[in-house]
Amino acid sequence: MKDESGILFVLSGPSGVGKGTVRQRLFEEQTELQYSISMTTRAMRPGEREGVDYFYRSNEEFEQMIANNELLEYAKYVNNYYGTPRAFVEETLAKGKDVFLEIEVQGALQVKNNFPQGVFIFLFPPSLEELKNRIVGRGTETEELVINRLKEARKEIEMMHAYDYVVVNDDVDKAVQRVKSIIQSEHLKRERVEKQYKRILEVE
Ligand SMILES: Nc1nc2c(ncn2[C@@H]2O[C@H](COP(=O)(O)OP(=O)(O)O)[C@@H](O)[C@H]2O)c(=O)[nH]1
Ligand SMILES: Nc1ncnc2c1ncn2[C@@H]1O[C@H](COP(=O)(O)OP(=O)(O)O)[C@@H](O)[C@H]1O
Repeated sequence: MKDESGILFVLSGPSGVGKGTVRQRLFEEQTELQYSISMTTRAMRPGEREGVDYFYRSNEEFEQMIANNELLEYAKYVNNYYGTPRAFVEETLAKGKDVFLEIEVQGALQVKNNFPQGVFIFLFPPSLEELKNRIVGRGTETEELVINRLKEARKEIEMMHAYDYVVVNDDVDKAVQRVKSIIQSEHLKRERVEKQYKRILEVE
């Protein structure tokens, strides 16, 4: 049987490792990937746009979507909800196009449970010291929050064994290249499997 559906790629990893940065750089280049825009209850930041960066919703609207099973996964992160709209992912994959999610670790594990055929990529910091520097450097957290984030990051790093690939984000360009190689090799793998099926069918 030929599998004509697209491939679901999930990029995840601890807070501050550079998920957003790597994803943005990846999508600056020409790519066949379809980025899944998330829902969130967090406030829109200056420069962000509805339906481009996120779909911004109230708590009530978000909880209604959870109740209606409209989200493929969701998580509460720093007191805000974040979630992936299910319909876009399912419809895009069914059209044979690849979908790319950039989400935190709790959500990625939910996707893995519901969608084990996805390709799970864990972005890894060069060191915990560098992770701390990036969280502090971003300047969005108080000192107490930085300590909490680092504690959380240690736990999240233990989850990397559930992933198919681990990519070190030492240099952004290199990390993007690594992610692109993974995408390419997953396509080649798919083609090889299809060829094998074809051969088996011809023999029969
Ligand atoms: N589970 C889940 N996490 C998401 C989703 N969208 C974004 N995130 C994650 O939520 C976290 C916070 O994102 P954001 O508020 O944009 O702040 P950032 O820390 O500047 O990236 C990041 O780790 C994102 O990867 C989603 O749909 N589901
Ligand atoms: N390879 C890298 N080298 C140095 N700094 C980086 C790298 N990748 C990301 N950063 C910086 O680290 C901080 C956290 O990155 P961000 O993309 O917001 O992380 P995440 O989305 O995983 O929380 C940002 O200030 C970003 O500019």
